[in-house]
Amino acid sequence: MEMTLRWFGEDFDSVSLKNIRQIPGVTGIVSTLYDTKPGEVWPLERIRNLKKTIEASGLRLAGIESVNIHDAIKAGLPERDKYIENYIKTLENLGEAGIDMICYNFMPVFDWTRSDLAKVLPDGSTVLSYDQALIDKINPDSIADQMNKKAQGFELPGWEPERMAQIKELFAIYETVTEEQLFDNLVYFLNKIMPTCEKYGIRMAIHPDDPAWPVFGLPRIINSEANITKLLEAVPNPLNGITFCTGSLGSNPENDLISTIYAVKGRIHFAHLRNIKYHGYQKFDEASHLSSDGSLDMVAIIKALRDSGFDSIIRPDHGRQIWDEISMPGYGLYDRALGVAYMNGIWETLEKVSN
Ligand SMILES: O=C(O)[C@@H](O)[C@@H](O)[C@H](O)[C@H](O)CO
Ligand SMILES: [Fe+2]
Repeated sequence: MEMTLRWFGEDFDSVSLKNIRQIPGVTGIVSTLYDTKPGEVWPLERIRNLKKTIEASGLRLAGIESVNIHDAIKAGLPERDKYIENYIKTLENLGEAGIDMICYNFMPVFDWTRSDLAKVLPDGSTVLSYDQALIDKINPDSIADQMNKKAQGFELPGWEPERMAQIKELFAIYETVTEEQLFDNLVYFLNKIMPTCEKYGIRMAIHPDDPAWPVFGLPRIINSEANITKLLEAVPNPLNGITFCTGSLGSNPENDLISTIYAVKGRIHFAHLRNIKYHGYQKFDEASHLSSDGSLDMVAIIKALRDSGFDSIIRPDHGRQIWDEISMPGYGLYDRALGVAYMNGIWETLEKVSN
């Protein structure tokens, strides 16, 4: 297991690599070229520079989160082959730079969605939260504005303003796309990129839909154990794997996280661990990582990962905002560092008691 932290790059993140290096047990960074747009080819030189910057701080670039997928690929538009070609070029450049794990998602239009980016808890900390009843009141055209307004001046991952400016057009291209077609488009994409992944040993780790149900009527396909195993079987190459995100998959209490860990054994290339607290149907807050603060049993989850032979990259997922820190919502230093310490403690304990 390698403990990592997500970092958005010097120009975008409030947290420094120096600070990250001081968290006990963190050796890796998952990062991205944050200013690239879906569909663009990532220049090799820029990837190498990112790697150099991270290595200069004594950490390693353990993987990329995310190389985002152009909507033409997701919607299966005629121009998708051009964008798949570009994606392959990016993979080649990442492979040349020695990167072997890539997180991505296949959610139409929106990446993760929340109804509140700073819900105040009784202890004064703030968390990201989701309430379907509130989302239902929002016009999809204005959700991006609302999210970005509450982002404390940071650009939110997956909510690029330029892309969101075209929200109506984006919705229009998915009007006729069914879940079956979206799934076929994903399989088509994966089959095209697998030879390049083979060449460089790149593990693709699809991130579950967040939340794990359709939002604004858009199709969603990576939201349950059945759908995830269906994908892994459709493209059986072991390099086709998943990001096991407890907060996303676990947003639906019907998803049995422990069962899924065993069902996809060997195919979890990246783990996002965070706790969430259910407040009712399709309503939850992101809690601190501690089991007793939320609804998920973090010890059971980490034990299942260990027992099923998981040996890849972990990161704490979104944290609360505490101690007056100003950061991109969910991505402050303090609460994620607490999450790391807690998860490392669980991992060490499991290791020692099992010997
Ligand atoms: O972990 C999450 O829920 C988010 O941070 C996503 O933005 C995630 O990084 C992407 O969906 C992965 O492509
Ligand atoms: Fe995640």
